[in-house]
Amino acid sequence: MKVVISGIVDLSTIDFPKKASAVIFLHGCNMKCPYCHNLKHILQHKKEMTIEELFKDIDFLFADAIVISGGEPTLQKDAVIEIARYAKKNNLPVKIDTNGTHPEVIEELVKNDLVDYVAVDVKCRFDRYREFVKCKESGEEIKNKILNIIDICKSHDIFVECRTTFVPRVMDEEDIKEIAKTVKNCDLYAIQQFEPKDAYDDEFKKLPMPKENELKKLGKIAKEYIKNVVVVRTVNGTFEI
Ligand SMILES: C[S@@+](CC[C@H](N)C(=O)[O-])C[C@H]1O[C@@H](n2cnc3c(N)ncnc32)[C@H](O)[C@@H]1O
Ligand code: SF4
Repeated sequence: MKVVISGIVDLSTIDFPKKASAVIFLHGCNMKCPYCHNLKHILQHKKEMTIEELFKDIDFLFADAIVISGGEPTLQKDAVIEIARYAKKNNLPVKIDTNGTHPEVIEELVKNDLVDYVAVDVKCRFDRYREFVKCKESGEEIKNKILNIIDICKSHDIFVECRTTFVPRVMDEEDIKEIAKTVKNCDLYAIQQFEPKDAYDDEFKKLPMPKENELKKLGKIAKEYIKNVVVVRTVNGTFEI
């Protein structure tokens, strides 16, 4: 079994909450989020290897968990499942980051006990989705896929986070309200601070980073709808609302 990757980070303290993790960035994506700080790198770097070679390449001196990210990892279904299986055999907890377009991959991971933490991005209000991230699905289809992922995780007691990277001037509190109403049953909803420096679309590099207070205000709006925890993630840390 081969996997196509764009990179590995041996140690991250921010990608898997409360764990030191190694992050694997799988190559390729089916969206073009204009704010994405990974996409340019992902599209430019491509390395094919076996799962054994991949794990040999990771330095596990400090990490005790795995994050499968990208790019969009669910585009490489068999490879994702094999990575998760390999990690689990080695007693490493597994988190997957996804844009929500492939609930069947999440279902396979969840049903086979191969994942501990699922993080699903909800990019913007649903009527703007296709135009904003250039995906093939309609906003309604994306919404149903995300709801499906939440249901699958909840019914198997797997932690499911939904999250939105908030881009000022492009999004507003109506986006957050609609998203929060939709994903109200997730275990945690995170509003993430947009970092403009490496945005895929050059126009987005000119946008400001949202202020911590602005994000906390949005967090309070989200909290009116979300049943569980709401956090705001900034360069200064994570704040529970
Ligand atoms: C690069 S994506 C990869 C996983 C998956 N494709 C997705 O969209 O969730 C991982 C996380 O990085 C976030 N992200 C991307 N660009 C960002 C930026 N410029 N500033 C802050 N977070 C960003 C995404 O919103 C997502 O939560
Ligand atoms: S944020 Fe995720 S879905 Fe969007 S372009 Fe980047 S890797 Fe793809």
